[in-house]
Amino acid sequence: MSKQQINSFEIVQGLLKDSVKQLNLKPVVYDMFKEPNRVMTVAVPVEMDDGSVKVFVGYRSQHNNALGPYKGGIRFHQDVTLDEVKALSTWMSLKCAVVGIPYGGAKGGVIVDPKKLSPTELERLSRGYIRAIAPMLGEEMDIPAPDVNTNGQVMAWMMDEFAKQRGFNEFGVITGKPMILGGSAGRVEATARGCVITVREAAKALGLNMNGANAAVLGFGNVGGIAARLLVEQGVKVIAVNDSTGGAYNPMGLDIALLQSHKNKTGSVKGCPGTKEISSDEILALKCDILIPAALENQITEENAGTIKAKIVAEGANGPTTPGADKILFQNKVLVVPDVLANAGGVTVSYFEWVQNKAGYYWTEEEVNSRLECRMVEAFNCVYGLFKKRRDVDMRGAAYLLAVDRITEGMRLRGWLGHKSVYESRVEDKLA
Ligand SMILES: NC(=O)C1=CN([C@@H]2O[C@H](COP(=O)(O)OP(=O)(O)OC[C@H]3O[C@@H](n4cnc5c(N)ncnc54)[C@H](OP(=O)(O)O)[C@@H]3O)[C@@H](O)[C@H]2O)C=CC1
Ligand SMILES: O=C(O)CCC(=O)C(=O)O
Repeated sequence: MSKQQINSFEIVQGLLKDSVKQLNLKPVVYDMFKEPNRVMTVAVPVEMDDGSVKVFVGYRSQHNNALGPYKGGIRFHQDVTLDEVKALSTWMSLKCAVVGIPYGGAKGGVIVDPKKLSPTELERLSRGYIRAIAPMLGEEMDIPAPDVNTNGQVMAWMMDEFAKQRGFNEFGVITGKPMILGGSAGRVEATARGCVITVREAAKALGLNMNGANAAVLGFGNVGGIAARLLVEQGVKVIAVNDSTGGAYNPMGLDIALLQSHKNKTGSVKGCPGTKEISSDEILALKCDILIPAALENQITEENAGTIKAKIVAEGANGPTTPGADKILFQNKVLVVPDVLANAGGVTVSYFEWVQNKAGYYWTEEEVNSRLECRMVEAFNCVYGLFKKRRDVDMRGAAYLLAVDRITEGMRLRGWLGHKSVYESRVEDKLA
């Protein structure tokens, strides 16, 4: 099956079905999880610089809000589909529950290759999309943030457009903003920082010394590029990275600052001085201790999982591993830190940003990072503890059990699941 044919939404539905069964929950619980609560499709007309008008299709999927307002990023990419956005919103519900922050899950996406837009066209698209989905948004309703190909500048335009609609500033409606507009210290690095914290905890659990370990990273954007830098700061030798145009390899260790400046200049990590070209499949098969997939979905499949030699795979990306690949990695004793845990640092600091916006009081970067550290370590220990305790699930299965258990308890207490009991006992009670 080609990567394009793999349907991430069907994958997450299958995993949820398994979790509901393993928890002995009534089928109505799966019925609540399997489809998002609400999905909006929008057509966004954008005047291009040459005076023509192009209509872009976008989505916002709100999966579940039992535990708090919907929360999740906005992706601009040519391969966005409705099912992809629905899957990403489902993962957001699970992720927020795994790290114990009071949010539900949402995600947005627009079918566009933003590299083909001028800055003014990108601004008009960002504003048009947010106007189109504005009825769904609000700091107590649904709070977007950055994802693939969106950043602080895009969030600033969106926040401004929303303020124009409402007639006043509502900074907490969007996170990942530039700091001068109510953004949080540490948000830009947060996803990568959280991911590297989980790598460090996983290494501790396996008795692997980070200092001197080798790593490879797929994707060199917000998550991958910063994760590579933070790994090096921990004494890890990053030997290979790639982006959508190709890869760069140096068995002696890459100079991440040089790679970043080469990418800023040329748009690619490929061809950076002191590196050899390498394909994505070759990176996966490298002899290394740590692998961080930090690009798009379905990078690790049944076809290539068997070639992976890393001891730890920490999913910076959402949905990089298919269920077939998961089985192979489990058999080969690779410790997979699943996306809903490994990349939860981003939404965690988004939550801190929202809290700071509501309080109108801003924390230092040290405060943000130390709170992030606590949350990530606690969540890792919780998932790893459950994984070790139960013998029937891998780390992803353990994270899903924990998240499904927490969201189900929220839905039950709110009365969404009726008055009959939906379960025998809670996972969390058994963990205590
Ligand atoms: N930003 C965040 O806070 C969070 C992001 N994530 C997830 O992390 C992943 C990466 O997001 P983020 O870093 O923000 O996005 P960015 O847009 O900043 O970076 C994405 C990177 O992936 C690269 N890429 C795209 N396609 C491929 C490919 N086929 N092979 C190799 N590399 C590829 C891009 O290449 P190029 O540079 O050439 O375009 C880019 O370097 C996504 O799965 C996202 O959902 C998860 C949690 C939070
Ligand atoms: O920061 C956020 O609110 C969400 C980030 C995101 O989209 C994700 O975690 O996948």
